[in-house]
Parts: sequence; C-alpha cells; structure tokens
Amino acid sequence: MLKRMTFKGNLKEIETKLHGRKTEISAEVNKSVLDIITNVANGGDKALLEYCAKFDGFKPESTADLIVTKQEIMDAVTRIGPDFIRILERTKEQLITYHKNQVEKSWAIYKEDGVILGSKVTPIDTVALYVPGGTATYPSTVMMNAIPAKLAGVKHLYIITPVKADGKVSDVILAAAYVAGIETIYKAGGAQGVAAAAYGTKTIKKADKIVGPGNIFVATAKKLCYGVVDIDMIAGPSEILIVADETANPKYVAADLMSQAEHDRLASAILITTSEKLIDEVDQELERQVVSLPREDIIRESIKNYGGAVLADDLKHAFEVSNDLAPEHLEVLTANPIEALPLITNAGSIFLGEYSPEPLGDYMSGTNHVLPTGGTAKFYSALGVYDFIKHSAYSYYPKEVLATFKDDVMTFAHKEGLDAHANSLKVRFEED
Ligand SMILES: NC(=O)c1ccc[n+]([C@@H]2O[C@H](COP(=O)([O-])OP(=O)(O)OC[C@H]3O[C@@H](n4cnc5c(N)ncnc54)[C@H](O)[C@@H]3O)[C@@H](O)[C@H]2O)c1
Ligand SMILES: N[C@H](CO)Cc1c[nH]c[nH+]1
Ligand SMILES: [Zn+2]
Repeated sequence: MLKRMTFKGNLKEIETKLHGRKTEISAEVNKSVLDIITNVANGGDKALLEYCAKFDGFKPESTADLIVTKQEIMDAVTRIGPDFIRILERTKEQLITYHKNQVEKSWAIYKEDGVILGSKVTPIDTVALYVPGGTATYPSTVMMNAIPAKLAGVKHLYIITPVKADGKVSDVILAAAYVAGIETIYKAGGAQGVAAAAYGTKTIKKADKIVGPGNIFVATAKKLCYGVVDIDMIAGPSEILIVADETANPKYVAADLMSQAEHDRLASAILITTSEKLIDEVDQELERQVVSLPREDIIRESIKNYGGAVLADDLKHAFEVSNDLAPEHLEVLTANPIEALPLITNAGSIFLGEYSPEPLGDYMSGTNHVLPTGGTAKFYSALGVYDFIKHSAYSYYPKEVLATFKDDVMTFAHKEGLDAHANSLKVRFEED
C-alpha cells in the first residue's frame, strides 16, 4: 500500500495532492462546525454540554463538572511521579531558552522638538489554549502553548481540551499544566470548546484569543470564530516534507515520514529527493517499520491518501517545490543541510541534518511545535511570544510642533472631504 506514494517525477500531481488536502474549507465540515458555533454562541453552557455528550460521550451532571479541580491536578502530579515531571521541567527550560528571544519591549523616540512617538507592548488579557485530546494525548502541546504565553505576560490563561466518557483529563496533560503554571482547565474541546471560548458561556470566560492545534473541526472552528476572537493560525492535521539527497539514510527518512503520518488520517508525509534509489529504499523501510507501530492503520491511510515521493532534478528544484508546498515541518537530509537554509522561504519549522529529527522539535528542541499547516506557512509563523501581545502606537506633540503641521493636515483632510478632521486642528489655533 505504501508503494503508492511513489509518483516519480510528477510534481504537479503531488502539489495537487497536498493542496487538495485543505479539507478544513470543505463545505460539509464548514456547515457542521458553523451549526455548532451558532448553537453554543446562542445556547451557552447548555449547548456546550450537549455537544460534549454527542461528540465525546462526556455527560457532566452540571457545568461545575466541566472544570478541572485543584485536587484533580495535584492527584495527577502525584500519580505521574518525578521522572516525567523532570522531563516536563527540562522541556520548559528548553522552550524558555528559545522563546525568551522573542520577548518584545515597548519603545519610544524622543525627538529634539519635544515630540514623543512610541509603541507600547501589552499582553493580551485572556487567552484560551487548545490542547487536542481526540486520538492522542498532547502534554507537549500544553507546554508549547503555555510557555510563550507566560513569557508574554498574559494574565488570564486557560486550557480547553476534550474528555471522553469518563470525564477525565489525562494525568500527563494535568501534570504539564502544573509545570507550565496553568490552573484553569475546562473539559471541553472540539468545535464546541472553541465556540465556548470565543463567545463565552456562564462557565467559560470569553477569550480575546484562542491558540493551539487541533483536528479539522477545531481548525475550522477557529477560522469561523476569527473576528469575534483572534486566533494564532490554522494549525491543523500534521505534515512533514523531507528534502533528501543520496546521502540520506532511508531508515531515518521512513521513520520521520511516519512520525507525522501517525497523527491523523488527514496527515501528510512527502519525500522530495534527487535520488531514485532512495525512494525505493524508503518504500522498503516504510513497509519494514510500519508493522511494528501501534498506529499502523492511521499511518497507512494518511500516507496512502496524502503521502508521496517526488524525484527532483536537483536540490534547487527540490526546494522550489517545497517552498511552493509550504509544509508545516521541513526536514533537510542532505550532505550540507545548513547550506540549504537560504533556499528555504516557506516552512513552519525547519530541521537540519540527520540528528535533528522532527520529533525532537515536537517535544524538546526548544522550538515551538504549534505550526501552520495546509500551505499557510506562506504567511503564518510558528506560535511564539509575539502571538500573545499587541502593540499600541502612541504620540505626543507639543503645540508649537503641531502648528508646523496644521496647514498640511488641514489640506489633507479637505482633500478627503473630511472637514471635521480639519476643524479639529483649526479650533486649536483660534483665538477665544
Ligand atoms: N499543526 C500543529 O501544530 C499540530 C500540533 C499538534 C497536533 N496537531 C494535530 O492536531 C490534531 C489532533 O486531533 P485529535 O482528533 O486527536 O484531537 P482534537 O482535540 O483536535 O479533536 C477532537 C475533537 O474533535 C471533535 N470531533 C470529532 N469528530 C467530530 C465530528 N464528526 N463532528 C464534529 N466534531 C467532531 C470532537 O469534539 C473531539 O473532541 C491532529 O490532526 C494532529 O495532527 C497539529
Ligand atoms: N507534530 C505535531 C505538530 O504537527 C506536534 C506533536 C505533539 N506531539 C507529538 N507531535
Ligand atoms: Zn508530531
């Protein structure tokens, strides 16, 4: 089955294949998500509870059951034990080391004539962090969402995450929240959780922004709620694109392709290489390794539908195709990976060399794993501290400097037919 991923030399086909995957804009998903959002926006907690039951089998007796208690968090931390807490702490340190470089300061220009111009950086007040909870458990996503938000100084941070019928958030997610310093966690996810955060309910505080990855329903809900609330990006089903030459180890290439293919039946895994021999070897490795992986069925399905291998003329050509696809993750497995950096213009996160595998970035390299998908790396960046702040411009003009601009500004205003604008300046220079 994995053999089907080989369309040697047919670049157009592979482009169509990945770009055709932008299913978050499919009419069917759009419609069902819009219904969910409308009902939660109008029906609040009641509608939210109904959808939790419908999609996740979670039937809380009251809205209080939507909130994770302090005791639940502390019990989870105890059960998890010190070994995993140490790993979470190490992850946190790695993320802080990387993300502290993104912290922006307010700035100002003090001109000689007394004019002050500046930009004031303020953290966004209330942010909902989406942590997926469908087919896998993502404590790493708790860290990726929370650490840049904390560095930005966001005051009110809470997690929304779906739970199954047992009503339990997994211990690892609660332990990660504990290490990241997040105390408020709501047991609501999917499109309904996003809608609750976007519009607010009696139980869930309205957020100013919703960040974090999720499946197609989550990605679509974020998109449809944009405007009522800000969002970080479309971080949907995972993708990996590997650019490799004849020096690449097929074992590593196959393993890394499958690392992302296992996320979702809609995940995408693509190899672009200058070596036809590598394509054959990777195919063999895929078959050899996949049988021992528990999520074999998801891997096979995503690679069959959204995977492929492309034979490129040369590495320049390979990166041109990669730039066009704008993958979430780009691995460079070539003889001189660092030299490839100038050739790369569109990628959510770039992994250079055979000892920087993508899964290191998913967990502990220090870079963020909340990344744009579906070709949106052409205009979105990795989640970062900059997602949790806003800039207010400010200006101070003394009267005598305003006087030097008065006539020009008034002329400008008249040219736009906006006389009240002109009047605002005029009255300041009238004798009473
Ligand atoms: N791009 C990134 O940065 C990044 C990072 C981590 C994970 N991911 C992706 O996040 C996703 C996680 O997905 P997941 O499913 O495990 O968890 P999830 O929390 O995103 O989605 C689960 C929820 O989807 C909703 N849902 C399921 N079927 C539905 C239906 N038919 N109609 C309406 N709603 C429905 C349910 O409410 C359920 O709780 C994967 O696609 C993974 O690839 C992306
Ligand atoms: N690869 C995912 C982003 O597409 C992030 C992740 C979390 N855990 C494992 N992987
Ligand atoms: Zn991953």
